[in-house]
Order: sequence, then structure tokens, then C-alpha cells
Amino acid sequence: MVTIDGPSGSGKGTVAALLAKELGWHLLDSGALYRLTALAAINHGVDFADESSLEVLAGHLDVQFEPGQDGEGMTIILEGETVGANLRTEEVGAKASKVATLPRVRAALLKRQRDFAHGAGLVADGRDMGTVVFPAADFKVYLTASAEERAKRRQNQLQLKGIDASFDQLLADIQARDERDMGRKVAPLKPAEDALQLDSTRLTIQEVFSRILDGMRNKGLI
Ligand SMILES: Nc1ncnc2c1ncn2[C@@H]1O[C@H](COP(=O)(O)OP(=O)(O)OP(=O)(O)O)[C@@H](O)[C@H]1O
Ligand SMILES: Nc1ccn([C@H]2C[C@H](O)[C@@H](COP(=O)(O)O)O2)c(=O)n1
Repeated sequence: MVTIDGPSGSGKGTVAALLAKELGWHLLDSGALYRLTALAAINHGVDFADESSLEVLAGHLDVQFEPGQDGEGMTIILEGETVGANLRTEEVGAKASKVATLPRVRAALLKRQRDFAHGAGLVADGRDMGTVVFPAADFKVYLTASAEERAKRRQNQLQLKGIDASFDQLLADIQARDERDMGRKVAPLKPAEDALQLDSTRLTIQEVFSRILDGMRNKGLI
């Protein structure tokens, strides 16, 4: 089991997918579960201050993760409907970050996340994978990058989709999300004591990937 935690835009999801493919392991994108809870709340008109209803939604999320076309990526089906690009928007990310501050929502999603750890190996990415959800993981990574670099990456990512976004707005969104994710009382984003800490500000995706594989090799895990 490998965990990769870090702030938004640090490259967790990209590197986790590469690792899972290389090792032939399962993948847990835990952020998607928080995003799906937020999306379900929007769809059902649930108030984001209503912790009891959000807890029920999180505990009963009707969701399936299926391999994407050509084995690439993942198709996510929420309440019978395929979830589109909407799930990945900054707006849904910000709402996910808000529901993620609620202890009862986190508790409701805990078992679902742990259920991913069966059979073959698992690469799990999120904010509290190495600290709370899988504290006994064999290898833990804390991946970060400067907020400016992460905003630039997000801007490039959006540009590739034909969307023009203001750098200043993206930077402000990232900083607000960091503050909420790191500052919450329950399971705040922080490095696990035994995590390999990588700052990817000046590293390519390939370099990050290689350093993680080297670390795993040095520990005799692969
Ligand atoms: N080391 C890197 N150098 C340049 N670009 C990178 C690097 N790592 C990731 N990226 C790019 O940055 C963008 C964000 O990466 P990714 O979605 O993997 O981040 P994340 O940490 O999973 O973010 P979130 O938590 O918001 O889902 C992507 O377009 C990805 O290709
Ligand atoms: N393990 C996790 C994963 C995610 N969250 C919350 C906080 C994030 O801002 C939000 C969206 O995550 P992303 O898809 O951007 O990785 O979900 C969390 O609290 N714990």
C-alpha cells in the first residue's frame, strides 16, 4: 500500500495513477468521494450547514467506479448517472473541502475508503491517507509544490480544455482551499511523520514518479 497526500494541484492524482498502472495496483482517489458527497448535496438541494443530512448522504452514496474507455481513467456513476467534468471543477472542489471539515461526514466515508484495501496493492491519494485512513501503509508520500506553481498548473490544465481562467483567482482559490484543508480540526492535511516529503515545484511528473519508485525499491517493497 502506498499513500500520497498533499494540497490541491500538487500532482497527487497524476502520480497515483502512474504508480497504480506501473505496479498493477488498485487506485483510490479519496477526493472523489468528498466531491461526490458535495455533488449529491447540490443535486438533492441539501444545505451545506446541515451536518446530519450530509452524513446520511455520505454514508449512503450510491456510486460505482468503473474502468474508463481503453482502460484509461475512471468512469464514475452516481445514482445511476455518469458524472461528467463537473466533478472536477474548482466550485465542486471548494464545496468538497467544506463538507470535509465535518467530522460526521469524514466518519461516514472512512469505512468506504478502507474497503478499497483488499486483494492486490493499493495506491491511495488524498489529504489524510497516511495519517488517518491507512496509518500502517508500507510507503507514504507527502507531495507539495508552491501555491503559485499549482495555480499555474491549474491554469494550463484549464487552457488545454479551452477554458481561460484568471491566474489570480486560481491562486486565491488554491490558498483558500489549503487554509481550510490544513486548518480543520479533524484529519487536517499534514505530512505523516514517516512520509517521504517531495516538493514538486521544480520537478517534472517523471522525476516525482522516479523518486517514489526509488524510495519503494530502497525499502525492498518492489
Ligand atoms: N511535477 C509536475 N510538473 C508539472 N505539471 C504537473 C506536475 N504534477 C502535476 N502536474 C499537472 O498539474 C495538474 C494538477 O495535477 P493533479 O490533478 O494530479 O493534482 P492533484 O494534487 O491530484 O490535485 P487535486 O487534489 O486538486 O485533485 C495536472 O494538469 C498535472 O498534469
Ligand atoms: N482524503 C481526503 C481527500 C479529499 N478531501 C477533501 C479536501 C479537498 O479540498 C476536497 C477535494 O479533494 P481533491 O479531489 O481536490 O483531491 O476533498 C479530504 O478532506 N480528505
